[in-house]
Amino acid sequence: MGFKETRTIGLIGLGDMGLMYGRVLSEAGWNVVGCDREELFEETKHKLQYEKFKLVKNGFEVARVSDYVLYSVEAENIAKIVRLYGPATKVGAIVGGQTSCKVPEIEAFEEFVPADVDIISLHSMHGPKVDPTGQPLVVIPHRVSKDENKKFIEEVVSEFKSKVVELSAHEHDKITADTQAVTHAAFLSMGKAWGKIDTYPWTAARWIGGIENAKTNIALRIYSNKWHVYAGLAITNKFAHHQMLQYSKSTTELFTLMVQGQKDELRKRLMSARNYVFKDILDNPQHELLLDDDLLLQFSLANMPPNSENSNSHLSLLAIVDSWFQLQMVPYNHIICSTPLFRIFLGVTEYLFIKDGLLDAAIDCAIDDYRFRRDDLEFTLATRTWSSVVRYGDYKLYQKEFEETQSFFQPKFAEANRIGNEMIRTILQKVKERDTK
Ligand SMILES: NC(=O)C1=CN([C@@H]2O[C@H](COP(=O)(O)OP(=O)(O)OC[C@H]3O[C@@H](n4cnc5c(N)ncnc54)[C@H](OP(=O)(O)O)[C@@H]3O)[C@@H](O)[C@H]2O)C=CC1
Ligand SMILES: O=C(O)C(=O)Cc1ccc(O)cc1
Repeated sequence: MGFKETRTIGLIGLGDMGLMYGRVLSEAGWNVVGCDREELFEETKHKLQYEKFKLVKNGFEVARVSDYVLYSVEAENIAKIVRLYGPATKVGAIVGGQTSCKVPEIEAFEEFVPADVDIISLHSMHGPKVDPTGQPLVVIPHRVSKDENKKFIEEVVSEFKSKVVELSAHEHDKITADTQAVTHAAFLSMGKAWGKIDTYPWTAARWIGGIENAKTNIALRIYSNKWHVYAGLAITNKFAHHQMLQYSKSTTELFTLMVQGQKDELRKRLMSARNYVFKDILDNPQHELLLDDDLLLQFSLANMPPNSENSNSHLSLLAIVDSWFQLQMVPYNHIICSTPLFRIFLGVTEYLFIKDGLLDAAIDCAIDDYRFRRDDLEFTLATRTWSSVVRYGDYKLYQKEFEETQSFFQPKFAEANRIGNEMIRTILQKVKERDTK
């Protein structure tokens, strides 16, 4: 008999990700048990009554019977929860986590789980509503005493049809700081800036256009989610602090050049960044751009037509390329371990920096068009806010800042998510077609 017939998978935490795992694995025929918070047992039982996996009261009951225990809980609480249930892990079993930052998660396992238990962590690089097929799924085989244990997890993971990437916890955290954390910082800052100027971007003519749609849809997607996912991912990842600080620094320095009217200096700085980050594309004129304005134009929340004359300083996109340059990081090297949001962010940025005339139009706009000054000022302040909150590790302040902006956008989430999902589906399909060419 194989692993499927003889082994049990245990899930601690049945929120968005735990539930997605529970569904996929139980549908595939695995024996799955899971729990959420014990105090909410009756409520959870009612909510999950039609699921194929077995619900038990708490992590002790999961740990006692499971051959692989996967913790899908808030990153902030991982150590506390592993400390509670970890010692109950079955002799010779395997533990892993789904939190977005791996060094602290692995440290918790090393500290609180018995030495006869192996540690193999996972990270699906996408949200719970994205089809896992073809998306990166990171496997971290940190402590493996038997080959058989690794084979068991490989079989479990194969059910998601994702692209498996094996990394160490350290490599994972470095890459996700470079990709996810800074991507979130950019969109969180856009949303905060729009909230502060009290304007929904799709109601103002200056923000109507394809690139603007991508910015708006992704920012709203992030704000419609749970704050703790973004807080945990950035605060627990020490590399992310540095990245977010650089993003804020780049934003501030570029904005300063804009308000001081130093066009030549601004252009020189951006061209150096462009030549470094997009070197391979610039050397290969055949390169097919992932995104273009026409594709993105269809995903609009606005009721008004786009204005072909429209430009924007695109400070958020200029600053990301400047950050990559300052940190000497080539984002394409991280594609193997990237999320859909990062790839879209990179696609939009690539479009702005490579498509003829667009970067120059953004620079002209940054220097001469005062309509964006207030937006850009608020954006600069917002990047500073997020980088400080993350650096000082203040979860409460993170939550307050996040929820303030979240409530501003609340009335638009249903529609924005519908359009955002469609946009992401279309773009992912396009990527698949390009990759199979
Ligand atoms: N959402 C996403 O897009 C992704 C998230 N992740 C990571 O996965 C992890 C889970 O995220 P997600 O599922 O979105 O978050 P959720 O908040 O939806 O799920 C976490 C669940 O764990 C429960 N929980 C908390 N304490 C315990 C406990 N002691 N015993 C059992 N259950 C407990 C929570 O209950 P309560 O709400 O009452 O606290 C909640 O239901 C996070 O670390 C996140 O960073 C990884 C990839 C993608
Ligand atoms: O794609 C993104 O960046 C998301 O926002 C979804 C997400 C959130 C947390 C993760 O650990 C992985 C994916």
